[in-house]
Amino acid sequence: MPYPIYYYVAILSIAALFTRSLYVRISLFQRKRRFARKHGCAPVTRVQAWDPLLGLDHFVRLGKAAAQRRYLEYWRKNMFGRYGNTFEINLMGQRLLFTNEPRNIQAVLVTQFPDFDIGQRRRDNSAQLLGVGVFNADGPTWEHARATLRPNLTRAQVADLQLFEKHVGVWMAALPKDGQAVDMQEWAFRFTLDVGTEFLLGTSSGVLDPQATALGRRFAWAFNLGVDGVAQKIRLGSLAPLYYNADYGKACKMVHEYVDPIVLAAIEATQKTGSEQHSNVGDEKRYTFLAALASEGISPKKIRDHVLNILIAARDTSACLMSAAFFELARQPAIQAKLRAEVDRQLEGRLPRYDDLKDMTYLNWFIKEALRLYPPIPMNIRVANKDTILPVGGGPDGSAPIFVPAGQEVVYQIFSTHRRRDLWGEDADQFRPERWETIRPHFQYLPFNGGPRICPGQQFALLETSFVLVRFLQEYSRLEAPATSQQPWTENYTLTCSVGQGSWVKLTKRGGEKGSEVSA
Ligand code: HEM
Repeated sequence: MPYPIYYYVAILSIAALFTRSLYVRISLFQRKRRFARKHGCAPVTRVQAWDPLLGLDHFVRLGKAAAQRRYLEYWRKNMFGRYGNTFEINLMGQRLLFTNEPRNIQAVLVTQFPDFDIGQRRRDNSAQLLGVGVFNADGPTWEHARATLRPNLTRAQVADLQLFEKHVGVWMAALPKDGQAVDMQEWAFRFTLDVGTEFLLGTSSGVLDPQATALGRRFAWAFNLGVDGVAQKIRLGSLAPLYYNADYGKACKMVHEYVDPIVLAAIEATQKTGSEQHSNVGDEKRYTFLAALASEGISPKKIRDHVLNILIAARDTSACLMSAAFFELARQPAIQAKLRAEVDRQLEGRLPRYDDLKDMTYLNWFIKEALRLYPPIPMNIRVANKDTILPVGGGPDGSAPIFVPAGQEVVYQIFSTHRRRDLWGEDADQFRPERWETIRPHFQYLPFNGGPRICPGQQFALLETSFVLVRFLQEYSRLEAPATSQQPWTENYTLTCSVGQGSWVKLTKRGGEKGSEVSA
């Protein structure tokens, strides 16, 4: 033998390993093909690129659209408009399945819920800020977190209108008195942080107040930066290690340092007073989420994770809805007049109660319409945890089922579902609350998601936004968009989507004077 024996053994072993790996791959491929055939699947449209390896051309065009604050519009018009309602695209080497098809979204969220996960992309890229909780976990961990939170978001807890009134008062009092236009979006973000922290922690960050403490301001800065970092890392996906912001780690730490002492104090207070779901807010005893968790014997770290997982889900989304509502309110005097008339008729000058807010039909249509055209979470992603199918999107006319292999990421984009003419009519792009008089949409309207992971804060968000709008309509006779900010809507899309140019509004106090003194 010209070579030593171990040489032949090594060659044979490598050949055996290679053959085995090839065999496994071929059988897997055949098994997947049989599965797809059994379910009548047909191929989905694949978006072509001049760079088939990374799809760089699409990545660059999307980057340009994002820089012009037209990312969502680009997907809607240039991608869904061109390639149909379901297609596959390669973005920087990541093969993503995009859909805006209600039947597919229903399958992902409801009928085939067990086949899909939130996945590693969200979990890993948010863990530094949020730990593990309802927003980023899957499987039993998610089920447990959701079960823990369920009793704490019931009507009794969310209908605390006094909490909203207290912060609306601070908001109005803090607005400039000289009649200059203000960006209500920026104020809405402060408002929802103050309300969110008070609801969850029993202590408000207090950033609506111009005299906010340095601690409150630092927390707001750190939380905003943390959320932005999470959003960017999630969007980068497998390229997330490339994300760099020198302040990100510091911001996460600051958020924890703000929440931890409050959590520890709540646990201590609970140990002293026994099982107590309320804490002192000013002179009153009021339900707080934190006190409720502390009374359940959960560890401080887990409580912090629960609180932050809810705060991230609750705060920006609600602010986005409010800012979209103010954006439209200020540009649509006729709609504003109708709303004000309804508010005055229903309340005759008194503060709104829970039932009033539920009973105001036009207000409810208005909010639904804002959520349709400007959904705070305009697109979302799930990962198949096993080989599965989606009901439509395959074949030349897109009507056949499609095969979704395990590990496939499915991006569902409700922004474009909510604006599809075939689903909403020729005026789908128009803001028209009256359309809600007759329509009862199903899976073509999903601002709060659907299925087992439906937003548990929906009632809270609707009440909070209704309350804010009613109070501003009561206190101000006119909300108008200044002439300098009449350009069409653009987006500010991070984890959530707000108004790109801000919601600039000139407020006229009832009684004629400009500015914003709150009446007693
Ligand atoms: C207009 C305001 C809001 C909108 C549009 C909204 C929308 C959504 C959507 C679309 C999801 C699903 C996310 C996903 O599965 O990937 C979600 C989840 C969630 N939302 Fe909301 N939300 C809003 C306000 C709130 C509020 C005020 C709270 C709490 C008080 C809240 C708590 C949550 C939680 C805890 C989850 C995670 C649920 C789970 O995965 O089981 N949300 N929300």
